[in-house]
Amino acid sequence: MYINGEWVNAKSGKTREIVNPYNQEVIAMAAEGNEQDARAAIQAARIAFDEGNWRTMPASARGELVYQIGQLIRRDLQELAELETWDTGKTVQESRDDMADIANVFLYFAGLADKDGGEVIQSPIPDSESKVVREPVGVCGQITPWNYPLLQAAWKIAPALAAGNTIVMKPSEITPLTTVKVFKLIEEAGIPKGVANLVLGAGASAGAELSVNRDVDLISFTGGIETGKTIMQAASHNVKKIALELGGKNPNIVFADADFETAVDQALNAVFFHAGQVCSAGARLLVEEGIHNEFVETLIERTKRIKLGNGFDENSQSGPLISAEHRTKVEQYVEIGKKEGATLAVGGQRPDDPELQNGFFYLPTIFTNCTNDMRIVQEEVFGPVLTVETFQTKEEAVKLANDTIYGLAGAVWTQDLDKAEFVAARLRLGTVWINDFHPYFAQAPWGGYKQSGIGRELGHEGMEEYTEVKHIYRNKQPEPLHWFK
Ligand SMILES: NC(=O)c1ccc[n+]([C@@H]2O[C@H](COP(=O)([O-])OP(=O)(O)OC[C@H]3O[C@@H](n4cnc5c(N)ncnc54)[C@H](O)[C@@H]3O)[C@@H](O)[C@H]2O)c1
Ligand SMILES: C[N+](C)(C)CC=O
Repeated sequence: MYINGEWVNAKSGKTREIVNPYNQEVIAMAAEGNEQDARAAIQAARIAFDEGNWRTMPASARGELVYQIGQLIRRDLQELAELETWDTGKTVQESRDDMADIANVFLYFAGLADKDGGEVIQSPIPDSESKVVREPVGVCGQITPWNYPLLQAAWKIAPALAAGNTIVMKPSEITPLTTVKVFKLIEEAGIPKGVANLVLGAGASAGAELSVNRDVDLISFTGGIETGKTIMQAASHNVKKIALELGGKNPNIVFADADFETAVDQALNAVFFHAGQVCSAGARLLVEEGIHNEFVETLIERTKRIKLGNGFDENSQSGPLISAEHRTKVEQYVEIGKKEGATLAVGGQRPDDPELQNGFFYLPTIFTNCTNDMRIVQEEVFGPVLTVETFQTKEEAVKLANDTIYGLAGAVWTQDLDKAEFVAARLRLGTVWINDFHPYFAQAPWGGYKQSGIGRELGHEGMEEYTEVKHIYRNKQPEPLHWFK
């Protein structure tokens, strides 16, 4: 762990085995921090914020340091990508793409650091002057999940630092490797001690301390909806600011006039990329009735050809699930789907390939004949499981798509742009893709409607999350009021 500019073990001396999900081999030992370690990190961040010069230094100088972190990530891109693949099982090409995105996120927020110089507003009071400025919030607790370990961390670290905050980051206890490495780069970049702190350990101890501790001013969390609710409650102790990036059950709407080959190809990618362990996975396919049979038949044929394997094998198209526990959860959902009466069209079991027996693999799975009242349609499986429903009109497509507690992302496929705009305007989602699925980039905000979250990451909105707004009013000719004579 990296606390107050020092690399330290857990105060308890405990460690945790980090396991490669491809073959269950132990690839590293990580410090296993708890509440005590989190408190030490919070104290360091508090002192650095209150007494250090990070928040008061010229914003351009802060931006330069954040820029330097991005450059160091580019320098060490291959090493970081390999670490991410060891830790998550995702293909190394995915990891390389993630690392390139991550470097861009640092460069983007570095560039924003000195762009908001505040705003002079027209005061209605004579002989006065009014301006509105943005200031850093203070000490920020940041908690991230295992599916995109460094990417989700970057979305929090870069804007928080660029805006002048101090941070305590806690990555998922099962995938800490790339975050540890980036804190080495943060040290190398010359970020002052106490400004960026890293605490490792379980959510219920180290993570819970960040959300409950009164010295933390803001908690930013990416993860599951139930954990999000717990954090929201804990944050109420000192009315912390909260930012929540939670799950999704994302609709992928295909109209009959869509380009067939592209829509099939991208429907596969939408749901099975990274074994479906993507918050914005297109796990609910809504197909216009007229093309349903042909679309689903083609999808099933293509699904059977997906090559599972070692993320380091360039022929692998998808890696394993993250853990035995998570695979059991996926298997339970498949059983639920069968009991609910959905038709299991392909997959629905572990692969029988002998080479994959030590990993947490699960075959890409498709359920047809689904209806919106099924749990398999409503709940986030977070694995390679697709449900298929049909619709007849654009109004029905919108109604089905919106009929969920989630509101993260989704797509519409059609060559009729009026129809696409009609649907996009009515989907209650933080991101709508037209004739595409999955793009996200530093310049555009990311976040969810409804129970998919609160607040936004990325874009200038992602920077604003880490600021307080202050109105400064100056009376240029102060004089007595004589109200109280
Ligand atoms: N909206 C997004 O952008 C986005 C991105 C990635 C993942 N996710 C979501 O993340 C989930 C999968 O990730 P996960 O299984 O790691 O989620 P999770 O909620 O189990 O854990 C996420 C993080 O929270 C910590 N945590 C657990 N209990 C805690 C507690 N009581 N207090 C504080 N911290 C606690 C964990 O240690 C981990 O670091 C999915 O639901 C997925 O949709 C959302
Ligand atoms: C936000 N995203 C899509 C990068 C990862 C979600 O799990």
